[in-house]
Amino acid sequence: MANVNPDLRKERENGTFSVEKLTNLLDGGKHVTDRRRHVERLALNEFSKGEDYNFMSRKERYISALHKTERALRCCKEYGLTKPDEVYWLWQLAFPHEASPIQLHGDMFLPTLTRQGTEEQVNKYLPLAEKYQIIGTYAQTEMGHGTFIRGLETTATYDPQTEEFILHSPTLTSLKWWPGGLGKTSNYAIVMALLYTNGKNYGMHPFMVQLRSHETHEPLPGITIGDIGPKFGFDTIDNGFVQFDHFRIPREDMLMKYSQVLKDGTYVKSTKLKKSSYGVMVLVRSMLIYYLAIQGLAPACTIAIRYSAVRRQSEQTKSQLEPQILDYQTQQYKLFPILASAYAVLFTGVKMKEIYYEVDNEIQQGHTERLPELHALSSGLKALTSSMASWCIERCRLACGGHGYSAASGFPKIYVAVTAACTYEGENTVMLLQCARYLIKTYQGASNGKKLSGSVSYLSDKVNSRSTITSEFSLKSLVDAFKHRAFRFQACGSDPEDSWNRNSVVLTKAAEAHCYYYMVSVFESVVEAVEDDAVKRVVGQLCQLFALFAIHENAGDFVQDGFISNDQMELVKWKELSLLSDIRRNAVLLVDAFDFHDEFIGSILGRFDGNVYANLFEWAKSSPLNKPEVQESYIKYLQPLLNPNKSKL
Ligand SMILES: CCCCCCCC/C=C\CCC/C=C/C(=O)SCCNC(=O)CCNC(=O)[C@H](O)C(C)(C)COP(=O)(O)OP(=O)(O)OC[C@H]1O[C@@H](n2cnc3c(N)ncnc32)[C@H](O)[C@@H]1OP(=O)(O)O
Ligand SMILES: Cc1cc2nc3c(=O)[nH]c(=O)nc-3n(C[C@H](O)[C@H](O)[C@H](O)COP(=O)(O)OP(=O)(O)OC[C@H]3O[C@@H](n4cnc5c(N)ncnc54)[C@H](O)[C@@H]3O)c2cc1C
Repeated sequence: MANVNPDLRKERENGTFSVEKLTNLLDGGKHVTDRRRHVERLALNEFSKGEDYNFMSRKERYISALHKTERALRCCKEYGLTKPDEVYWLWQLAFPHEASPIQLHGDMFLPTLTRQGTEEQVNKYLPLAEKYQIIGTYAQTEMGHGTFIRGLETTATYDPQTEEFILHSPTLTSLKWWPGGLGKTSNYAIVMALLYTNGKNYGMHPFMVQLRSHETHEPLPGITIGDIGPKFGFDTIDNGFVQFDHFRIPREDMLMKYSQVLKDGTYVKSTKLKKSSYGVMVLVRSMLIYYLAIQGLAPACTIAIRYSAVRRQSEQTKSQLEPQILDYQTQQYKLFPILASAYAVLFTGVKMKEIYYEVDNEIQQGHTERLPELHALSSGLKALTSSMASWCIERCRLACGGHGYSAASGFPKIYVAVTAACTYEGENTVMLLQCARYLIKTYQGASNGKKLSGSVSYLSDKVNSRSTITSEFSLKSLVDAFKHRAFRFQACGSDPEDSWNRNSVVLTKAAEAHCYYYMVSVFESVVEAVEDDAVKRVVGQLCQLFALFAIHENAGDFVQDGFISNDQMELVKWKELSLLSDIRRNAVLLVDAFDFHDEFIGSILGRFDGNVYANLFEWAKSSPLNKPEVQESYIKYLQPLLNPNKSKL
């Protein structure tokens, strides 16, 4: 590539492995890389030019996103992109670190319809939804309740006289609040409401509800609807509110795959599937983990590491060139564990998607045995990885000094999009407690001799009482360390005598320990499967660093019961720091392997060519505030101060 910053060029000439081979590994094979690049070329043709998001108002961002949505849908149709991965590749270049106003249509509305609707209901609504004559959202959260689903207040009362459900918002706190695309975009929603029939409350059930006229898009009578206003981020999504005033829908519009209300109002439960109406949340939580890597951790560390290779600052040796800040050990300690985390979360996300589809297929065949474990694992990993991603993106920003604070860095847009995942789809603390609840039950089962499988099989294993960590730092010995910690937390966190709340801080840590063990195990198995020696070595170093950084940061957990001795902990710290210099040589190549386009990263600091300063200056000059040279506000507000005499003339 012409005119690449010389420092970056040197980094790329000095690596020890094939970037292309690592990209193929991250994609899941060369054929996937080739296909992805093909789709991305199509997307760049359509979306690489356009107004700078940073210089738009919120309303402009929403309108621009609607326009891009229409173009993206047209592109997918024109190019025959139907596979979820292919649509995702195009979509993420159309909406870099944004989301379309119709995001919930595909992410939650359609999956809920196809999984909770009867065959007739799917046949009726799916064709319309696939043609976008229906654009739907998923309306569950209310102003007064998001976490505690059983506390939701919206009611759906069956009227056998008219064979209709009456949807009603009985209180101010019962207004549906937050659903994405609800404010101005969607004309339908799947509304989660308390089902009342024959005077009895049967709990939360899903209802297909038309919100707006097909002809005019006006809200239907009995519906008050709108946008909830500016948020921390996600400006392009009109998260909205809706208030129902005795709004009637036909009986046939309760999604009745798992439970039915007959014409006479009789309630029939036709499934042993526990929490069947909670299913779509498991889907999104399971899919989120990969998204947090690819949309959060990986772009953030790409920006910070590339910038750290071109940024020269301060003086290490008299009369020498100012060093690349990437050569400071402190900068490496800030960034390389994050690079390792990006790989760890990506590999875990790939694994989580595989498990989800396995269990989902089993459930469709009526086998629900693995659902509790899937719910627990997806809840815990969603919480751990979204918290990790939030923390890491902020640390990457801080590592880039003043320019890291500029919108030109790309960090603000990445951060506000990713950090929302700590809250939506289940607030993280609550998700960790859900995971812990499952772990306690399975640990108690294991203590009674039950043989466990899957991600909790270790709870019925015998665990070492002393670490086998040596100066070799084998990945197996590191996995064993996390296995021991997780086991110990489950054992001590499960005292049935203690009240749940008094134990809940420890329980959240037990859930995190379980998820960390899972992530290190997945990372180790990926490394073991790598065939190319050079790639295996460098990815193995990242796995070691991911584990050692976590051991060092949580040293107390590992030395408290003597599992890791003080001498071994000294070895851990030594190895962690020596890995920083081992990884230094390949750092830029390890982020190049993510194979991001500059248009996706959206960062002047993280450009592939490393030409930061010239492009930063051009970007600043293009800011609307710089035109005209003297703003009208000068005349009104500054001149009276600066030139009081002149302003009186
Ligand atoms: C797909 C691509 C993703 C990419 C994304 C890109 C960008 C995205 C941009 C925007 C998207 C944002 C969209 C956001 C949408 C939302 O936020 S939708 C609303 C989400 N809300 C929640 O998650 C609510 C969280 N609360 C709960 O889930 C529940 O209240 C609860 C905490 C689980 C408690 O429920 P409840 O009180 O009913 O249950 P308990 O009585 O405590 O019993 C718990 C038992 O139930 C089992 N359980 C719980 N949940 C589930 C489940 N989902 N599936 C299966 N089983 C479940 C649990 O294991 C307990 O079982 P036990 O009794 O045997 O122990
Ligand atoms: C960007 C964004 C998009 C969203 N999109 C949608 C959508 O499309 N559809 C939809 O239905 N919803 C959506 N939501 C809402 C989201 O699902 C809820 O905000 C989320 O479930 C958290 O619930 P809450 O807001 O009631 O928080 P709360 O539960 O009130 O959390 C507040 C605090 O209370 C604590 N807390 C609550 N319960 C417990 C407990 N049992 N134990 C310990 N601590 C507890 C929490 O840990 C947290 O610290 C969205 C939210 C955001 C931010």
